[in-house]
Amino acid sequence: MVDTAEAEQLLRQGLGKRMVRGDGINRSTAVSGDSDMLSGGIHHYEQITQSAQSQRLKRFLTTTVMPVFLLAFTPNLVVIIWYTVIHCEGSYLKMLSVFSHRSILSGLSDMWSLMNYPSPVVIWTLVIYCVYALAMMKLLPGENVTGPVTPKGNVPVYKDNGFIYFVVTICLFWVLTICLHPFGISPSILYDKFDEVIYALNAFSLIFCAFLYIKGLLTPSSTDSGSSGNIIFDYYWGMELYPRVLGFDIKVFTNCRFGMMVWALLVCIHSVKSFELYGFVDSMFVSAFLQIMYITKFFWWESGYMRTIDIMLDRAGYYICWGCLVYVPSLYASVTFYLVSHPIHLGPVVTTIFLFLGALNIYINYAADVQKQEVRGANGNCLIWGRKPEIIRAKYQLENGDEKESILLASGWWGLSRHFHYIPEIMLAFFWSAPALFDNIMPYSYVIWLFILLTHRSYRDDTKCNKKYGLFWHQYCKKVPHKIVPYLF
Ligand SMILES: NC(=O)C1=CN([C@@H]2O[C@H](COP(=O)(O)OP(=O)(O)OC[C@H]3O[C@@H](n4cnc5c(N)ncnc54)[C@H](OP(=O)(O)O)[C@@H]3O)[C@@H](O)[C@H]2O)C=CC1
Ligand SMILES: CC(C)CCC[C@@H](C)[C@H]1CC[C@H]2C3=CC=C4C[C@@H](O)CC[C@]4(C)[C@H]3CC[C@]12C
Repeated sequence: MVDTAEAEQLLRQGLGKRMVRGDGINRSTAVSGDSDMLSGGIHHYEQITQSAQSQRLKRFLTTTVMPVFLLAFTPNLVVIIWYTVIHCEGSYLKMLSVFSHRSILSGLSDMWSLMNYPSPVVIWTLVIYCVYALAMMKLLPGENVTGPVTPKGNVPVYKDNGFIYFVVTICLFWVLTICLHPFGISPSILYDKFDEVIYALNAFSLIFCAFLYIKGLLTPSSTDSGSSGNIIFDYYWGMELYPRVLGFDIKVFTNCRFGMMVWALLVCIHSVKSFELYGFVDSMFVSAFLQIMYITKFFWWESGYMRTIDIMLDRAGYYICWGCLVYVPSLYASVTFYLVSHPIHLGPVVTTIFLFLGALNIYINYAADVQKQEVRGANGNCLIWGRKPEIIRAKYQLENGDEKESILLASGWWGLSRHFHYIPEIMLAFFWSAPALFDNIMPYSYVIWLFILLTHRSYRDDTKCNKKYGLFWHQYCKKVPHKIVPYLF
């Protein structure tokens, strides 16, 4: 076990106090600012004013400019993805030619004009799926599990029935597909009408996020809620951490039962479409198999997901809800969407290599997620890679002042770097995209997105843990100095 004496000594000296209270970065800037002022000097005063100004600017950028940009851009982004695959043979270069000699707005409006309004079959399919998913959340058996204590001291409770839901839904999908085949009914209609699906999901999600905003304002489900005072930011980021409507946990529905499950179903739908067009295609098989394996892993580990920053930190607003309802089905399933119109034959050797390397990376990513959970579950009394784990017993305070303790693992996967598991996460996505070979960048959109998201997330998580654990986090960072890539970053 890593000795915590150093951290406790610093805590006694008073240095740690502000860290544990959770305002490490801002407060320490202010404190050093105070002493600089005492030493006099207009120069220092100007520096402080400048720093306050730059803080205000940064705040304005992150709470207004960025949300406005994402709110305006991302609903178009999913249309761009669809348009590139369906109308530009999967080539971003061809797609970009739409914007030559005209404004961005008129280029985008051309793309939107090619989208059909949702037909009754698409609307009914989505409605029936949502009703089914909500009913299954209640009906399927599962133990009640608790999420982490929230900053306000609440302990959310979930019904852990994600895995059984996933298995039942996938089986139902294939049974229905086979049974309806003789009647000429195929789920591949949703591939043909994906423009309508995106349209419907975009429209529904934008209204749903407005509903969540009003609900958070008027009847929040718990004390973990509140307004930032900026309506744009509140809509984008959300008002509540754990909103519930009629007893349904909104984030479980949007992130898991919709986003992740619809991703899996779309991969199956793309496989059916590809089979209808060309029979068995090995590139589609590799990509679909690895994605389904990854999503199976996700549902197996769903209760662990309830302890990640999506759930602990991100409120239920546009970012998470629109993201899971629209962005995940559009971007995350985009590789198999692309492969439907690009049947590539890899041959048995490449197929085997991709399958093996993809599965290996899924395993490593899963092993790292589980390792952290196991050490905490066993209170440090377990073996990590055959040895006693190196742990830091990190104390932290809730907003109400209650003191808690948690374990930071500093060996095993978590001793290589602070987010080593992001490397296999990116690699596994690469191996399910690589079957599309290298003619176009489009099938690598998800890998590129993941690279950006996870790099940003490693900073976000560091900030979050620094605020939460203060010196204990510093101690961990000293022992494990790199964010993602050992010895490099
Ligand atoms: N495909 C995708 O779009 C994405 C996939 N992912 C995947 O989701 C999974 C979860 O990732 P993510 O949400 O980023 O969360 P992490 O698995 O990185 O967990 C972060 C949290 O774990 C705790 N923690 C951090 N370091 C340690 C440690 N050394 N020992 C014990 N606990 C620690 C902290 O929470 P606490 O407050 O509990 O201490 C921290 O906030 C990963 O497999 C990741 O690859 C993630 C993002 C996007
Ligand atoms: C507004 C948009 C541009 C951004 C939306 C982002 C979200 C859709 C995604 C942000 C984090 C993502 C996820 C985190 C962790 C996950 C666990 C992993 O095992 C499966 C995927 C996922 C649930 C993933 C899903 C999309 C995000 C919520």
